[in-house]
Amino acid sequence: MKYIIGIGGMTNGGKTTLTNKLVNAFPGCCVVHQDDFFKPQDQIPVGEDGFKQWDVMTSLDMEAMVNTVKAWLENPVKFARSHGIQVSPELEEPDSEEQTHILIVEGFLLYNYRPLIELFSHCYYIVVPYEECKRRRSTRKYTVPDPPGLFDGHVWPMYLKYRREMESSPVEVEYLDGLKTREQLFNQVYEAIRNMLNS
Ligand SMILES: Nc1ncnc2c1ncn2[C@@H]1O[C@H](COP(=O)(O)OP(=O)(O)O)[C@@H](O)[C@H]1O
Ligand SMILES: NC(=O)c1ccc[n+]([C@@H]2O[C@H](COP(=O)(O)O)[C@@H](O)[C@H]2O)c1
Repeated sequence: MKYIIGIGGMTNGGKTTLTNKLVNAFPGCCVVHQDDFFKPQDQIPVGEDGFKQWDVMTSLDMEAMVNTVKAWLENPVKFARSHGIQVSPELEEPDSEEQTHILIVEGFLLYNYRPLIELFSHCYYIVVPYEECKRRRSTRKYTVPDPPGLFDGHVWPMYLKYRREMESSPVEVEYLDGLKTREQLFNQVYEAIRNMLNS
């Protein structure tokens, strides 16, 4: 069986932190980070809000991202090997179709792109309150540093827009409280995935 778990949610909710812990906990588990699919800076236009539009769907090459997820679905063992992930001998067996394979897909805009949504076995969405999100974001170093005012002028309004859009679509997400400790979040999701694998 193949399982694709989405770890979505707002910027600085703790997606990458949780994802790294989960990847370490499930041997052979693969990961796709949405951040790897940002288009080059010169292809990101400036919007009416006066900021480069990093937080909109078109800033990402979603087609390439979906193709990467489909490459994993096609052959998880080959995908793992080509990404330097150690594969246990049982997973290499010719009948590895009967084995359990897990892919974690992590990112801030996972649930607004239909071709990706339909691939998920389970969708998580981490949230923290505005003040905490802004505080964490202010200490974060991105490859392109945030210009002054970006959070309130672009990041937060786009977060609200896409969250509303997601909530009025048929996608079913399970919310995670990003104010919980790293360990609490890990334990909660780890146990839930274990239960899913055993059901
Ligand atoms: N559960 C948590 N409690 C407090 N701080 C956290 C927690 N998870 C992550 N962080 C911190 O918040 C910041 C953003 O975390 P990160 O995992 O990179 O978020 P995201 O991938 O959602 O943008 C980092 O400084 C990280 O150490
Ligand atoms: N990785 C990059 O190239 C890049 C560039 C500019 C902004 N960002 C920011 O990354 C954020 C999404 O990533 P996180 O969910 O990890 O915070 C977006 O809010 C976006 O503003 C990323």
